[in-house]
Amino acid sequence: MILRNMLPIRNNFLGPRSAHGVLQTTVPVKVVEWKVEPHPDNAPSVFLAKPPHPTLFIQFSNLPLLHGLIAFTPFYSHLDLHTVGSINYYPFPEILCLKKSVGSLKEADLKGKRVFVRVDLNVPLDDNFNITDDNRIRAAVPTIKYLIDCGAKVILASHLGRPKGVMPKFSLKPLVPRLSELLEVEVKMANDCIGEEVVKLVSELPGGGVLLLENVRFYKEEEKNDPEFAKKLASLADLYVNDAFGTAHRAHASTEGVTKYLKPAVAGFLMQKELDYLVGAVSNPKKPFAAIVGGSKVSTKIGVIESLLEKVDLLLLGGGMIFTFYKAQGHAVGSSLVEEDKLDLATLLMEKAKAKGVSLLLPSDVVAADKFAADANSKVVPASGIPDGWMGLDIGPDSIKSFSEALDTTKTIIWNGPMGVFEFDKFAAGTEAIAKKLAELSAKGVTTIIGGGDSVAAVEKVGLADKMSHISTGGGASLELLEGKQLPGVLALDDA
Ligand SMILES: Nc1ncnc2c1ncn2[C@@H]1O[C@H](COP(=O)(O)OP(=O)(O)O)[C@@H](O)[C@H]1O
Ligand SMILES: O=C(OP(=O)(O)O)[C@H](O)COP(=O)(O)O
Repeated sequence: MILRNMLPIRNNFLGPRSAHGVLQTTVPVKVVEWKVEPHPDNAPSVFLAKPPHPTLFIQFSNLPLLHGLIAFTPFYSHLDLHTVGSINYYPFPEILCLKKSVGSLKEADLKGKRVFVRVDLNVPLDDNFNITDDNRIRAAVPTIKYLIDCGAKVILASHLGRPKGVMPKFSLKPLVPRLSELLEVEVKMANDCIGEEVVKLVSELPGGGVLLLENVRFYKEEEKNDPEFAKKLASLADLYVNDAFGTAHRAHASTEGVTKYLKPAVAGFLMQKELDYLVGAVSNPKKPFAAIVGGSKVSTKIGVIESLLEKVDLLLLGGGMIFTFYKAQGHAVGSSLVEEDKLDLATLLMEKAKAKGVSLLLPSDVVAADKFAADANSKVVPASGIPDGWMGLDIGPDSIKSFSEALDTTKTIIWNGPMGVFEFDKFAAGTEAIAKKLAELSAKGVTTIIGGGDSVAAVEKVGLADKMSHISTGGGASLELLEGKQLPGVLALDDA
């Protein structure tokens, strides 16, 4: 029996932005035949399919109306027709998932080969260098284990934090014991990520051995995507795997530059898993669709808000993000975190939200502190009037209530960035309340996606991670995907 499903393509798959489009299935399928007829009133279409690739790829050209049928069959034999989900349209010019996967490399391709694996081991550490959330390390394990089992020599590269030059507190050394434990092999550590000593350590690596390089961001050339630095990294290995989804939105030497000098350059299993889930969930979300944005990376995330306003029905802002908005409205923000050069942008975003009919909710009250410390004195104050010398470190009880009520109306929620400095118990209530709310809504069938190192750590801390629909290892990366942006770390990989 041929497992086959006929999908009628209707007009409404295309939406208003149909100049170019891509159809993507929520699970891998193989196209067995396709027939698409342009509406007679419209310009001819261009369509391209790439069977037997898991993703159906049809490009539309200037074609707002389309009628036709696509026949497809599950790509993996263990999937039955029942698991073939809906087909989504999303207006990305290119498909992110059409990339070669590490799974396509077999033992014969990998045995004895030096594989440069970019992972995102940017995990939170406490003052004593204990890992406070190992989610990103655990997420990196399947790809590394696969390479070990295939007899490859595994060279792991990552960044940690945002060091300025060599700063011991950003060393990756404290991660070695946990990594070794999870991989069940003794992971060797290099003191550098390039240079003679590293070359020697790589040459001593046996098949199935693992070497962790020191923080690639100890070199400013990493973030500058310096070609000479990328060449030096690439010279350590024979092939490249990028499994660092959390850093895929950065065009850095170890995520993008190296792909010019190392072939094949393929996606790891985590990268694949994240893209498979997120592209499907955020490209065609169940509505109403809400985004919650907080945290401290204000300058990175404030830019994302503009694009989010095109996609979401509701936008909740918390964390360090909000004070730039309050200051822009002329309110007193005390010594709270503010990005002075983003004040105009904040004003523009509030106007844009209004014009688009998107509910942009800012907290009405905050928990203010007299210093940035766990033992600070604290009090709840209106968000629009923070006394001099005080700083807002969490959202207040009224805000928790109004945010919770607003979220009750939604069907899809993406959350990036904690509501407050949750690392200090006194300022963790807002983040914890939102985590609990999302867990409650997940149980009622709402799709809940949590992205970002610290956001995931916060959800893990309250023991609710397994209640969410998807825990993503990338905050900024998942937001950029949601914006419809291409991720440079993915784009640079070999096409399947
Ligand atoms: N009001 C605030 N002022 C300063 N820092 C904050 C505030 N609220 C949250 N933070 C901090 O933001 C950090 C996380 O931000 P970010 O890196 O943007 O999130 P993620 O890692 O989830 O993407 C946390 O360490 C938290 O303490
Ligand atoms: O923690 C990360 O991003 P995230 O906080 O947006 O999830 C990634 O490791 C990327 O780090 P970067 O934002 O310093 O480039």
